Amino acid sequence: MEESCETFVPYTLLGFLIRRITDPDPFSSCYSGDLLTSYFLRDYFTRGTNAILWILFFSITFILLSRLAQIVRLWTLGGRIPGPPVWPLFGGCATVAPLCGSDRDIDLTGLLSKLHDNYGPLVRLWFGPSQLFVSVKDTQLIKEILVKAKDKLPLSERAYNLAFGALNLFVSAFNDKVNENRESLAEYLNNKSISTNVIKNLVERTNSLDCTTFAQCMALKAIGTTLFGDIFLNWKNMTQYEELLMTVAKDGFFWASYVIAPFWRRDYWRYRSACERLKGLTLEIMELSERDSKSVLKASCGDLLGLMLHGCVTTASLIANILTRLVHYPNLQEQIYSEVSAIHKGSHVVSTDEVRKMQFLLATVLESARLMPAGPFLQRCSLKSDMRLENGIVIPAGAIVFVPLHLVQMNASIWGEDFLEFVPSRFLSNENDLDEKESTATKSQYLNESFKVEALLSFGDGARACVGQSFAVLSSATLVASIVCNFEIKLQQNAAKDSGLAAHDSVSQENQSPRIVLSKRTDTN
Ligand code: HEM
Repeated sequence: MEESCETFVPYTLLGFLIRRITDPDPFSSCYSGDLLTSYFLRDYFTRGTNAILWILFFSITFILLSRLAQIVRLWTLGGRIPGPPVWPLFGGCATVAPLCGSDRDIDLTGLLSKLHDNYGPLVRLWFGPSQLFVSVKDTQLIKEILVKAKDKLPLSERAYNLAFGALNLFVSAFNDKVNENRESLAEYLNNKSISTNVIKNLVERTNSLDCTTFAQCMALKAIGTTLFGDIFLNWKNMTQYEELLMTVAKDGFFWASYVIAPFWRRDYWRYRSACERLKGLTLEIMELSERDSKSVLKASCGDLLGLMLHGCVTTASLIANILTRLVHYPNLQEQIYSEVSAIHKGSHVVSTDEVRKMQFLLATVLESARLMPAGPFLQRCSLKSDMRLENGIVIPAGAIVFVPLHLVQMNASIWGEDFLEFVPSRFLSNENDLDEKESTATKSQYLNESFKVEALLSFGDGARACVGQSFAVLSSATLVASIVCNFEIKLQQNAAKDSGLAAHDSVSQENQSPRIVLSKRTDTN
């Protein structure tokens, strides 16, 4: 029987080569040498392409099926968490708001408040087929979740990475290395107090200032000297550094929210160039500080930048908030002044050790943090494993847990009917019920070294709680004590009139950044 010409075409490249070597022209009846080569190559190419396409087909099908399985699992487990009857595909605030009797433009905190009223302390909300949000309002549940959920939203890590490169802090997935870095930073910060040079620098000021800008400048100097040493205060590039840091703080999350970097946008490149200049300046100050002092934090440029950014933004917001209260409530300012003058004697510079004894001042700082947290939510997730809660509810891996701070920190059942008012003494409230000995014990329980108060979550809690909490509270209190000790903080003459605010309009007043005047006290020692 005659063999078909096609059977002469070897099946693999190896077969082809072997045949060409052993028998240069075995099928001359069918093909000339060149035709055979081209036929073989075409055939080889077709088979190769088919094989690759099959592999791709199976891989993509496998990926899609496992993603689908994950989504179905998320829907099934998520569906068991109490929440509005909305299909995951059609989730989002706009769909859910009308179900709660609210308008579509309600903000997220307002919507969550309605949802918690309707569905209890743990509520789920779909923001897309694979985006499950779980909001928690009950303090016991929050505590349990913040201990169990050790990962953070990948977007925060992306924002830090885009701006500063790889970091060991603020990363999304929690691991031993992150824990180690947190512990060494905590140890460093616990042995640090705000530099007296920052305070000396401060008491030389007397001009009229915008409260937010002033607070930002103080926070920058406080954190800068803590991380880089006192050389930071005389650094010629400090102002430029501050401007760049604030640009990155303002725009970082926006640019990180793009899945593909928007390289076609000019303002994106402007942002990247600001990040590069900021990194360059950080390397410069790291070098200067290493030459100047041995006791600076040993960390990567990215980690130092991350700490500067987070520390400055949050501490500035806390200080601005306290100053705004003091300027609007002269009685509060006088009360703090009395406490400061009773404990502090001598120079213009109040020390951190003295501040530790100023219970009312520390309570004022905590009360400010309660009413105006630096951000509206705490966010956590468990990236790999489900979280099984003690009440039997399972929060599936990948779901994002939100703690709406306004709802917890302004909750009448926790803080009392005056929860909206600024009452620092609520942190010292047990004092009157107890005898002298117990009173001291209770005070130290409330205002202990780490300033931990159960339902005060402005600094987070659990495995990823703020490492700088004690440092931030003590530094802010020391700065405020030094200002109050040396100056009377007043609203600039025309500022109240210009803003058109009534004296009792406390909510609007507190949301404004007033222009303040520091007028030197005549009765200071
Ligand atoms: C008023 C000032 C501050 C506020 C309100 C604040 C608040 C927070 C919050 C809410 C978190 C997340 C906690 C959580 O998810 O449970 C956090 C994390 C963190 N904070 Fe602060 N913070 C402040 C100042 C500082 C300072 C001064 C430093 C250090 C210089 C610092 C270092 C950190 C670090 C390293 C983390 C990340 C921990 C991690 O991801 O594992 N913070 N902070």
